[in-house]
Amino acid sequence: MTNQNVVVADTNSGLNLAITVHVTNSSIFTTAAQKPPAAPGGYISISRKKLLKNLEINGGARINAWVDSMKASSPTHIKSTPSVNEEQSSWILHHPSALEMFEQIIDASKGKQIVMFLDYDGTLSPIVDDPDKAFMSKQMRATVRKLARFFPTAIVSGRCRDKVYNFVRLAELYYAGSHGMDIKGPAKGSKYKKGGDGVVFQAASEFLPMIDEVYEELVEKTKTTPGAKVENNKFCLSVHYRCVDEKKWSGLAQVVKSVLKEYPKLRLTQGRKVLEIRPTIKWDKGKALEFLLESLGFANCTDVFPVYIGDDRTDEDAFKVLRERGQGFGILVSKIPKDTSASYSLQEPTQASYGFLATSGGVETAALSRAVKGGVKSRGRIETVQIYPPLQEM
Ligand SMILES: O=P(O)(O)OC[C@H]1O[C@H](O[C@H]2O[C@H](CO)[C@@H](O)[C@H](O)[C@H]2O)[C@H](O)[C@@H](O)[C@@H]1O
Repeated sequence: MTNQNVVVADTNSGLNLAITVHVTNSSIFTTAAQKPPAAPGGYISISRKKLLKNLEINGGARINAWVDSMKASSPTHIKSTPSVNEEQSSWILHHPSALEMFEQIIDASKGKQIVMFLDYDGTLSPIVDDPDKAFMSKQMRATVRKLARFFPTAIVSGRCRDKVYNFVRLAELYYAGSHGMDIKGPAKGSKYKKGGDGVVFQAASEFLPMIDEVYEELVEKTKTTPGAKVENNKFCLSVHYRCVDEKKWSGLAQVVKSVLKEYPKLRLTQGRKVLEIRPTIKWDKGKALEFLLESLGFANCTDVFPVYIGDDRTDEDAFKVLRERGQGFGILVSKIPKDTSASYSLQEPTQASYGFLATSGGVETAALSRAVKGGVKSRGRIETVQIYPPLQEM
């Protein structure tokens, strides 16, 4: 197999699409990512004609690049072929299941303060068609509540903070909404709460009027695209195309692009069947993670062990920060191979729930054994580990 890297950059929108072209004797695959991939993953089989069309660097190809990038976030386009399966196995070797590696993970965190960072959509709740109905299960809420008893825990979401809070409804957590641009500490009931009213941080307040203006404009201009939905996430916007006929994706991308042309201070990123519009400021989920660690007093701490679980491209910024710090690790929730800086993987949100139970179960056992032995005082630092049996419903 030969590989060729091609980067299609859209300077107007800020969307950089790196395509790795993998040519085998029988087929061509491309890997689409926002930066050149470090490891194989996310293979999409496309026709030779279409591939060549995409590689033409002209105005038309820009929109094609957008649309292919939109398709890349859609698992329905992943074909199961022998080479794809081969790549999947290779990907799993690089990003083993967090459940299977549980003992090793717990070993690595021994004696360290675990801090949990959890993405919401696709991590705590399953992906559904209607973004307003992305409810988390009672069981998931119970496990997150339990987890937060042992570790400082933060929800880091692309959604508006109030909205994600209304889904999670746990006052003892930290919440970082709008991709980390809107952070608030626990309202009550957390021993990890810092200061009087807790931490409050908003990185992009001056963009509020602009975001509202663009929201109105996008709502108006996407009215003619059946299924399109614009969501106001306070400091950023989401244009959903999950329910839009694929033939209309290109038109929708054009509309978003034409609106954004007038707003050079806004940039476009992509999530799972969603175009996300946000300020060009250097702030993302990775920065939010660093900010929260600092707020919790772990800025220069060597015995902190942050764990970030997420499913989306925007979570990659946090995975990268963890890699750069050489602390803790990232877990990508995904059924398909994706380019990622996460160390481990989980297939779906229910597995994350099991992982949490196992983690807090391990700590609970440790706390109990310490109480019996009169050992170490601090909770949340794992000494002994007990893996809970798998949940019945899994
Ligand atoms: O950072 P996250 O918490 O993962 O938020 C990212 C986006 O999540 C939501 O959209 C996604 O979930 C929806 C409900 O399952 C689904 O319909 C949509 O296709 C997904 O992209 C949220 O609605 C967006 O505003 C967030 O940007």
